[in-house]
Amino acid sequence: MSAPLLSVRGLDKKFGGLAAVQKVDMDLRPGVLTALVGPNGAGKTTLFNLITGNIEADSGEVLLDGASIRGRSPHHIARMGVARSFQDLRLFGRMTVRENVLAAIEHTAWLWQPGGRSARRAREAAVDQALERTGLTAQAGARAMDLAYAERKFLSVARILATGSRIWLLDEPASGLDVNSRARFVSLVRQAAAEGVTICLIEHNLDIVTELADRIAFLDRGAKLAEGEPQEILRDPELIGIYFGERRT
Ligand SMILES: Nc1ncnc2c1ncn2[C@@H]1O[C@H](COP(=O)(O)OP(=O)(O)OP(=O)(O)O)[C@@H](O)[C@H]1O
Repeated sequence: MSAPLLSVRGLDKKFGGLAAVQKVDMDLRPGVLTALVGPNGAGKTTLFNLITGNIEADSGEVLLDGASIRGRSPHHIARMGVARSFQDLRLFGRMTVRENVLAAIEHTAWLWQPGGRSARRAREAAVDQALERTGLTAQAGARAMDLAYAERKFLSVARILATGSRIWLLDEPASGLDVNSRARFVSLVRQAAAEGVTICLIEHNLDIVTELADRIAFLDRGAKLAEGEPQEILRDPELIGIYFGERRT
């Protein structure tokens, strides 16, 4: 098995008295697609927030290529190749589709950007490619707020694609997609994984998990209860019971 690209070790986060993430260990290995599965409130998004520096852990470590990134800013971690999407997408509604993608790869908010014309051309090419792969080329000039729901979801993926990041953390990227969009999404993610992107996906739809995931990490009430191959995890009656709300005491 190849060495992990990103590891979390003993991560803990409390909100007041609530243990949102408890002593979680997880490894993301190159090219492996891991699904984070668990009931509502299990701590999945909080785990992403801890990895990406959006919130600070109470204790534990996040290692990228074996070196600690705990305490770094979200911006810094993104620059190190860890890209993420949010459930609420966080698009710039009044900007065009193209501008939204470009903004994801411009390192400053200035009109002037480092690298001169050749860097500008490379960014434009990355935007074109991301729009094409997400099926948004024809909408490049539309405002993000005018897009259909599925198109907005694909735009959030285009923003990640264009960055060329080697790790993608996707928070419910397929929720609410119609059947056709879902199939397009699955093939887009598969292609990225085949190209070597390391993906961790929070997903409630177990069909999508089965189609995409190489591994499943199962969280409940902040703790990782199990991790393994999808067929192993999804056949475990206790885990499935927890997932569908048959609470243990
Ligand atoms: N900023 C916060 N302040 C207080 N409590 C929070 C905060 N963020 C999350 N929580 C709580 O921490 C727990 C874990 O939340 P989290 O959003 O990580 O779960 P989740 O597994 O992503 O859930 P879902 O599947 O519903 O998105 C929940 O009980 C949630 O209410």
